[in-house]
Amino acid sequence: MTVSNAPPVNGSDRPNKPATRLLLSLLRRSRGALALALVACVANGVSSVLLVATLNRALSAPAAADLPLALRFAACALVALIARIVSGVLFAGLSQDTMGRMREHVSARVAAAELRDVERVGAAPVQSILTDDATNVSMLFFALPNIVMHGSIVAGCLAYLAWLSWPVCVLALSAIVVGSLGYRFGDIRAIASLEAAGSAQDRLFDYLGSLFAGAKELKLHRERARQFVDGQLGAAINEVRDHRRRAFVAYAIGVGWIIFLFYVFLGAATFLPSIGVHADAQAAAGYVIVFLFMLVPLDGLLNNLPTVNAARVSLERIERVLAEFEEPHHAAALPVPSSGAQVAAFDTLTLRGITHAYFHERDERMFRIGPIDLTFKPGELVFIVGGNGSGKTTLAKVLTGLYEPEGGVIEVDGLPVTRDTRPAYRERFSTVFNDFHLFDTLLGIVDPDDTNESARAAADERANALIAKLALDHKVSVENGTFSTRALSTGQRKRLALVVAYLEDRPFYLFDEWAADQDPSFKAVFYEQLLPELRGRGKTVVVITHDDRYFSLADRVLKLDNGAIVNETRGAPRAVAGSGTVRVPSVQVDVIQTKVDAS
Ligand SMILES: Nc1ncnc2c1ncn2[C@@H]1O[C@H](COP(=O)(O)OP(=O)(O)OP(=O)(O)O)[C@@H](O)[C@H]1O
Repeated sequence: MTVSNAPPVNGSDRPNKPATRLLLSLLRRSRGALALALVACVANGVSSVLLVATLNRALSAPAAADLPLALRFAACALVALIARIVSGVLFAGLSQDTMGRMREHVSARVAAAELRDVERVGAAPVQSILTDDATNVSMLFFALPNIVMHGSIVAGCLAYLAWLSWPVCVLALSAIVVGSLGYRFGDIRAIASLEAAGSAQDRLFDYLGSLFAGAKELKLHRERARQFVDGQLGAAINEVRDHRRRAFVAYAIGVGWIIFLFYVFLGAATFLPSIGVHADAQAAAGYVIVFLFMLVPLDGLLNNLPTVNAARVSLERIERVLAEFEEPHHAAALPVPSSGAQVAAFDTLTLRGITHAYFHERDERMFRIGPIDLTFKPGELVFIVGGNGSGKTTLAKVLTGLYEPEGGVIEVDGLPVTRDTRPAYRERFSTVFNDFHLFDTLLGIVDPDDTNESARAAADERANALIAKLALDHKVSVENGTFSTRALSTGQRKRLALVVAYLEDRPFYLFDEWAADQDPSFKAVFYEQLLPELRGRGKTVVVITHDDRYFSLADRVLKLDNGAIVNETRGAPRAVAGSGTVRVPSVQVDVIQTKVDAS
């Protein structure tokens, strides 16, 4: 995360800890199941203690080992079995619910976030929390039954011990308290290591992304591949491994320390004259059995605490990543228009004194566009031209409402676009950006859940007609709103993106270097047929382009240099049947230095 294009969000504007609130609300909603699962855990613990007490009674007084005692033993075993299954099933459900809800929440938050936050944070930390951290939090529900169950067995054993001999119980408690202090020391180190592992994991996900995105570059250069796999990626893998190992070593030492103290206690109980076997051999044998029985649940209890701590660390990481995304404005929660709903047209769309800046942290430089003043009308074709890095795409993102302008205002028919109205404002645009994404289905145009067969068939028909028009029908078709394939060339996929934009049928079209990947003949179709056709349908069409041989077709050509409009060329009026006059460029535009880095 080296660049940012917005001031940090004021933390006080954000509600506290959304992931923790989500977890708590999930727990509240499932409180019946949770209570039952906890009761089942305690029942399991209690029945296990009764089991050992019954055994103890039967072994210490063989004469009393009659049928009632055997029945009691069988009943305890049955209760323990049922309780264990019930708690296991309920906690498994809660765990998977938590993971699913956590993932839904994070995904929804990212989908609703401002584009600038999405670009700034990047995919790696989000992928990391969606996978590893969400799993860690859900593991809480596997640890919880073990902790409650083993905890209740330990507590039951201590109570039984107290009943047998309270000095022995005090001794056992002292061992636990002293042991816990040592354990806590290791726990603090372990938590620090788990946090460090989390940060290292973000880097790991980043490199894992490069493993796929850079597959060609790695294949073509073995030394680069070696340095990447053994160096950067390998180092990130090792870093995560080392931090995790350190955490688990700290826990292993902590558990070992407590168990060791219990052996000390066992030695004391056995050999100290005042409380040990010398005092009362039969009683001592009783609490030695209880103690030995307690060791396994105590071990189980301690071994599950790291899972709780890992869940806590992960929950905090989820909170931190979520906090990077500004809380969606309440307007984002308004109902979205249904598939195919008509979007409000406009008469004038005006940018007044618009500015926007990126801050590059690494070299403390700013890139600014603006102040920009522009007006767009329906039925006009505007080209935006300029060298690489001159700010064309940034202007397009501000114009389409993807970036909130830092200065100035956008007005639609004289009404300013505000934070509340920006989501609706964005719905006026159909775009194909240079780094467009093509979904495999016609989302937003055909609802995959819509059962209306005829509406779906009509949408398929329209899509297939457009695909034929763009000369792609030998390669791809649409059935049930789904493309038959996306394994196409970049230029072909851009044509499919154009099909999607056509189907959206919105008042404002924006194409960012769409024609750059098209062959010369299709370039001509795009500039000479498709664009005039859109304009003829009353659409406002803005095209970012380097194709200077087609500049003469635009009504206006705006030249951008270093974030500012340095030249605007207007066309001369020309007659168009039935629609008054439009302009034909009459002035020779500047010679555009295409593909020259202006930054
Ligand atoms: N997401 C971003 N974060 C920070 N800075 C950015 C970001 N995107 C672009 N920039 C900066 O803004 C400047 C303008 O970029 P922009 O993509 O708007 O240029 P462009 O005119 O569309 O270039 P090209 O013709 O190469 O597509 C660049 O020089 C770059 O330094």
